[in-house]
Amino acid sequence: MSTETAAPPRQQPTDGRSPVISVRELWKVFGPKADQVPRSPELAALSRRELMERARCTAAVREVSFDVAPGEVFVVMGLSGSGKSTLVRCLTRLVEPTAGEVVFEGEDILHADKKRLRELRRHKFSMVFQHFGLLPYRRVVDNVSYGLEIRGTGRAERIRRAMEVIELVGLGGYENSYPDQLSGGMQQRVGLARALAGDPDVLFFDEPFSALDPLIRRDMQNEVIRLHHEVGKTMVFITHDLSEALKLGDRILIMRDGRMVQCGTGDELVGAPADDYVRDFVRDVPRSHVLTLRWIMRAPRPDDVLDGPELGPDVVVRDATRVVLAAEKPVKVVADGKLLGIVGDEEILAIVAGTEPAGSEAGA
Ligand SMILES: Nc1ncnc2c1ncn2[C@@H]1O[C@H](COP(=O)(O)OP(=O)(O)OP(=O)(O)O)[C@@H](O)[C@H]1O
Repeated sequence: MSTETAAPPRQQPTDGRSPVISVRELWKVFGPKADQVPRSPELAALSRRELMERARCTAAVREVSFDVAPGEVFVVMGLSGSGKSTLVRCLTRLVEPTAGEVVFEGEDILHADKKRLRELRRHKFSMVFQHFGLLPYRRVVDNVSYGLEIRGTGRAERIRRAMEVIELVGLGGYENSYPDQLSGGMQQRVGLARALAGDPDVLFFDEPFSALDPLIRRDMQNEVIRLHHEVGKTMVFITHDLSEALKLGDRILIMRDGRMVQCGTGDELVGAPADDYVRDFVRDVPRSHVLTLRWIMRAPRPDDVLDGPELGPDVVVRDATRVVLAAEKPVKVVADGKLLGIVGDEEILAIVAGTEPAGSEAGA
């Protein structure tokens, strides 16, 4: 089976639950004739350069639609200038969208008035930025409790809550330090604690770890994964780093020139890239680390012996390798008691050794 053919259907990301954020045909155009662009099929069809020449406008976000499921880590990825920050800022109206719809927990937030927006930003959303934005003359505990102070939470309660999240992000003992006494990674932990303190429904991360050196960056990525397991918050995470996106994201939206090129799980992007742009992005990803058995299984042949070990379709190839190679018989890929396909040494080795059939990507 070619690994670039569609894998068997899986459940929808929202799984029947209402999305936390629902975005429909969202546009953000900068420039004097911004409003006209989404309404005019002619202007809307122009390339970035033509649009600048003809209308002095930049369409930073063009007709983007997606849903974010409760508890999902949703990553927005793309090269510099592709529109990631603008898109994510539109979700909280830090940037005012030009056209389209943003529904947050069932509420159309593009029609929210200033008071309601303030409430949403104080109680429902939190942001973590690349430059931590800490207040230099406040101790860690006062930085972390700042949002609660703005909300009017009493001192004793906000200190209690701040101490709780300071412990949660591993900064216990540093509550009385000032930001400049901490390393970059620790300052970003303060940023994380501050974002968590108000118990928001959604955390937005705008390239939070780009300024950190690689080892600290890896620690912080693991920290986000750990926190996500512990607190289960919905997270929207911007990055231009594919390995970060694959590590953190339940789903990844890839942007190019303001448009959504593809939105899917890591294995969908690697197994079935929508176009050459995505294919280029994922070219160097070790496929055995990302693809799951559903991508490499084949239909049983009449001569296959079907009493080998069983594995689920979402087991990553790398994790299945030992079992498949050690088994005398093909491994059955089974979900809900149903045989979906089988995987033998041949399928595993094709991915691990990079000798997949023509039409698939270069191997791991
Ligand atoms: N306030 C603004 N006025 C005019 N153009 C803007 C404005 N903000 C962003 N743009 C343009 O919109 C496009 C998308 O920018 P955006 O910052 O959203 O991209 P990005 O993918 O987040 O890039 P980066 O990774 O470099 O931050 C760019 O061409 C940018 O120049």
